[in-house]
Amino acid sequence: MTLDKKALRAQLRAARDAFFVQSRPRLAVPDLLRTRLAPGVVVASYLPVGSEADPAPLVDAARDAGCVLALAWVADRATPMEFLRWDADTAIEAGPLGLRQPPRSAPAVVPDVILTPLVGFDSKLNRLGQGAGFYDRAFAQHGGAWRLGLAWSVQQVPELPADPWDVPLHALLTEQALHLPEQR
Ligand SMILES: Nc1nc2c(c(=O)[nH]1)N(C=O)[C@@H](CNc1ccc(C(=O)N[C@@H](CCC(=O)O)C(=O)O)cc1)CN2
Ligand SMILES: Nc1ncnc2c1ncn2[C@@H]1O[C@H](COP(=O)(O)OP(=O)(O)OP(=O)(O)O)[C@@H](O)[C@H]1O
Repeated sequence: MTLDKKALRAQLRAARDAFFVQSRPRLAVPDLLRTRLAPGVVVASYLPVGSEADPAPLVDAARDAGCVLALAWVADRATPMEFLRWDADTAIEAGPLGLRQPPRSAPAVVPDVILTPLVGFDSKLNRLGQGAGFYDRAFAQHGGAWRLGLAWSVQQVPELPADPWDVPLHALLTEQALHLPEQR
């Protein structure tokens, strides 16, 4: 199972890199997200690394709607991730694992919407992440949040091996479509 996931990650990262370089894809803001954006709604995002889907258009829409913005913040592999407030004057710094994040002093917030990075997804909106379990744990902690995955279309696979702790996404956005979970 672990080996399967590891090999799949390598394959999907390579496909994502190639697609990103060739196509320069971009996400558009879906109506289903727009209906959730309102003053005071807390939208948690991430700063993309390499060829990851860039949430910037969605973040801009959230800011324009008066939402409170937050960014994922990681101390190390063992410590649960937090979402820290991200204002116009928040100085972004280099963090562990090649991440860019707010300073630790930024206040922690409880997200209403979690814009979620990922390595792979399937039609049931199971998600394959980077393997550290940060988002799985955050989803368990913030069960009330709306989980929107962001990816490029080449990151879709027929079926992901689901572990007991995996929490599926509510919706997934690519440069092509907004996916909702397929019933079964
Ligand atoms: N942009 C972004 N931010 C994010 C995530 C993400 O997937 N993307 N995360 C999602 O969970 C959390 C960070 N999780 C991570 C988990 C593992 C590794 C990791 O294993 N990195 C490799 C090095 C990768 C490289 O150099 O390109 C390593 O340390 O071996 C990185 C981030 C929070 N912030
Ligand atoms: N709710 C949870 N509480 C504690 N540990 C968890 C929880 N969910 C997942 N984990 C741990 O996280 C580890 C990584 O899980 P997995 O390989 O599914 O990560 P991932 O979804 O690919 O990564 P990420 O969420 O960081 O992007 C597992 O060893 C698992 O035990």
